[in-house]
This record gives sequence, structure tokens and C-alpha cells, in this order.
Amino acid sequence: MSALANHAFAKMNGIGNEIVVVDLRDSMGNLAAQVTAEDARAVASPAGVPYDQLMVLQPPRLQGTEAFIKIYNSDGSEAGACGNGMRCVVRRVFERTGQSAVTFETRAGLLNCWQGPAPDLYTVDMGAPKFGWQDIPLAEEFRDTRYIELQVGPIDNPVLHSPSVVSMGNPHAIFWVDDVNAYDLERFGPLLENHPIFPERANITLAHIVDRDHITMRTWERGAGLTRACGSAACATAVAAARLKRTNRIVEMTLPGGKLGIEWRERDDHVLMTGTAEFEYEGRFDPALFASVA
Ligand SMILES: N[C@H](CCC[C@H](N)C(=O)O)C(=O)O
Repeated sequence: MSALANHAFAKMNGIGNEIVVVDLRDSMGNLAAQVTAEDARAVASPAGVPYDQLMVLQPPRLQGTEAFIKIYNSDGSEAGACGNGMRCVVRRVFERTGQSAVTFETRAGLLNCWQGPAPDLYTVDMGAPKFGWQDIPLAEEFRDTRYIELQVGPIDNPVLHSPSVVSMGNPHAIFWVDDVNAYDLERFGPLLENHPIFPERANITLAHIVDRDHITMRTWERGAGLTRACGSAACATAVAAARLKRTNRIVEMTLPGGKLGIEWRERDDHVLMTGTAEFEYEGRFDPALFASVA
């Protein structure tokens, strides 16, 4: 039987990015309590709790961390980072423990998180970006990842081309455009997400640089499709724009679901993401959801 059967969950969102938070730390006795890809897909089914990402808190593995967090996309794939999901986890933990600062561990490393700068805002240190072609990863060498050779559409008149690529612990490709709504991202997104240049697939963002302090963007997410917001993509896009010297290192990101503040900190290259996290409701997973899961 799935570790999630009858287990409590919280449905939240991070500026419209649909998040489900599950705290498996209470099943310490059953350390084998693992969430499988099938479990994650069952939860995302229409009979379940449709989401973009499922954030699963497991017992901490390192001294000084609150939990190890596993991140699942709605297609059951695991991700190394989820900015909007992290803010939802942070809110949930702070409301239950009264803390105002905490460190979590994910596959991508340690994430320091705190409340602020305003009472309804949460800041997550998403760590340092990576730019090396093997870090993204890409299937072949590109020495300058500020623009790589990738395009969709007619070879002599491509619709989208020359993206920047960045890893925030998950792979991102950012196409620079004049109008993020002028492209059929539901058509181009999956083509690019699954392009062979991305051996681990990629999150695909269209971004328009409004001025040195503002960027608008829209993302087709790896493993989740078109979402109203993607926090790690906002981090990747802000860093890629600053790397091109087209924006400052502190920018406001406007996504379909809302705004995020991003700072690419000078002293240690870490990316700080600030935004809200909304609680919607809580419940327990119906065991019938997992009946077909082995
Ligand atoms: N789809 C992403 C994970 C979730 C990212 C996004 N929801 C965020 O807020 O960072 C991936 O597979 O890398």
C-alpha cells in the first residue's frame, strides 16, 4: 500500500503554481516510506489533488536541517528544485513551529529560508546557478551558454532561437522575446522540453526584458506543462539576463500568476527568491487513489 494512503496533505500555491505539501516525517518509524512516481501520478489524477509539484518532507539527513525534501512533477518525474513549492513548505512549517528561519535539504543542496521582508513574504536562498554545459546538462559541448544553438520553426526564419541555459538544480532554457504572449508555448514547449539537446529534458521560458529592473516571463515546465508560475525559472531568467548585462542583479519578475523578487547576490553568487505562499485547504489522500499502484 502507498505511503500516502490516508496521509494528510496541504494544498497550497506559490503565485498560482499548484503545490501539494506532504509531511512524511511523522512516519519516521517507516523510513522506507517512499513516494513512488506512480503515487505522484495518482495524486495528480483528476480523482486526486491535481497539482504542478508535490513536495514531500522526509526526515532530515543532515544536522541542522529541518527535513529532506523530495520534489515530484505531476508526471511523476523528480526535480532538484522548486522555488514556489519551497515557499509553500516554509510557510507550512513556520505556521506549525513558530520558527522564522529554517534550512532544508533537497537533491540540489541546502536551502536557507526565512520569513520576510514583509509578514506575508518568504525568501528562499536557492543557491548558486550553474552555467557549464555539463551542469545544465546539455548533450553536447557549448562553450558559451549565454546563447546556444537551438531553434524551432523554419531554419531560415526560426520562431524561437538562441536561448540562454542555466541550472538552478534543475535545467532551464530561456528564450528572449518582445512579447511572451505572442508564442504558442503549449505547442513549442513540449518540443523544446523533450529536445535531444536536453538529456534530462528542460523547463522552457519565454522572457521579455522590460528594463534593467523588470522582466516578464511565461514558462512551460518540465514534467508539469504550462504553469502560472515557476520559481526556479524566475531565478534562472534573472541570472541569465544579468549575465548578458541586460539587467541589474536585483530584479522584479512578473509571471502570469504574480510577482517574485530575485537577487543574484554579489558576495556568494547565491540567488535569493522572495514571494508569497498561499494556503488553500488540507485533507487526507483517499486510499482508493492508490489501488492500482503496485
Ligand atoms: N518542473 C521543474 C520543477 C518545478 C519548478 C517550479 N515549479 C518552481 O517553482 O521552481 C523541473 O522539473 O525542473
